[in-house]
Amino acid sequence: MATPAIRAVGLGKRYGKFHALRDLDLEVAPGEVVGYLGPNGAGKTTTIRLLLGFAHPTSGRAEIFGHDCQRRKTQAHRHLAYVPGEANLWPELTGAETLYLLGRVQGRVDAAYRGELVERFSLDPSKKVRAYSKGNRQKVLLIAALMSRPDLLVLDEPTSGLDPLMEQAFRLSVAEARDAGQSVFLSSHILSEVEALCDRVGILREGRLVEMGTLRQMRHLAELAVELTFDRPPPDLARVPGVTRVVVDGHRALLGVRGPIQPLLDALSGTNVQEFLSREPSLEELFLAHYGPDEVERDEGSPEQLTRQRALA
Ligand SMILES: Nc1ncnc2c1ncn2[C@@H]1O[C@H](COP(=O)(O)OP(=O)(O)OP(=O)(O)O)[C@@H](O)[C@H]1O
Repeated sequence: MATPAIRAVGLGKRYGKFHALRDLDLEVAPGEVVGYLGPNGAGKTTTIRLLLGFAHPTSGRAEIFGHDCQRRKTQAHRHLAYVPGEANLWPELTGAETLYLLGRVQGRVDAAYRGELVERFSLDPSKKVRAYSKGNRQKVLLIAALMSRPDLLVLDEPTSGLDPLMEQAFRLSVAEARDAGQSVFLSSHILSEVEALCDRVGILREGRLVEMGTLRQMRHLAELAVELTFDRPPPDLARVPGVTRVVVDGHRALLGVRGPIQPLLDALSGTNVQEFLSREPSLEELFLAHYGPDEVERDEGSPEQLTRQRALA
């Protein structure tokens, strides 16, 4: 088996008595894009700081492409590029000078790709960093990381300052990295971004990884939304196994269904269903299944995944 891009075994970090991260087991394969989700304070940045060797674990260990993140930090760093959520750059340098300098630090630059990225992210490299907005500073760091074409991109909420157009540029760049066989570890608050980009998703809660898997594997955690339209007032479906809630609105019934849908289909046979709409839970709904709505930053861009199935009867 190929050496994992990231491997954490029982990784933990305590600050005094406070557990910022507990017992994390995690593997990211070469070429895999993994999303890392959690509300503020869940331990995402702590995990990334441990992976980068910027903090010492109080338990367990982590490796980047087989190199221990603490003892073989230099070797580990040869494989990765990191983008923090906050871009602290040299204010007196221009964007171009900054990219040059960061390229020297990384030790490798795909110059043609750098030019393409500068265009794609609409960055004016002649301006001084101090004149850049937060979003533009963030772009400089993203371009610097991407242009080095690392084996592993570690991105800590990298799109926090970007507008929707630049978010598209970012998604394209991550897809390109994946197609080139690079791994991506992406911590994010933006659920639609993670949903669109990631092969697997980890959900962190109070320092513990509470879910890890593909979205398909995680869909079972939240209920299916079903909307039925009848040619008369709906029958009573509240007692059908798996149905968690029913709201009736005229000839329509809105249902939540958990587990197999067959009992509902059985209950509907013989009724005159005009329309049957079902929607798989989005990542946002999965996330809400783990947290209260107050803990989740709203993500208006979350795509609706409606499947329309015409009259069953
Ligand atoms: N140096 C430190 N000393 C004490 N506590 C810390 C330290 N660094 C982080 N913590 C605590 O550890 C917890 C996890 O923090 P972390 O920054 O990893 O969260 P996060 O998931 O990245 O949150 P955010 O989305 O807000 O960036 C928080 O409660 C934080 O206050």
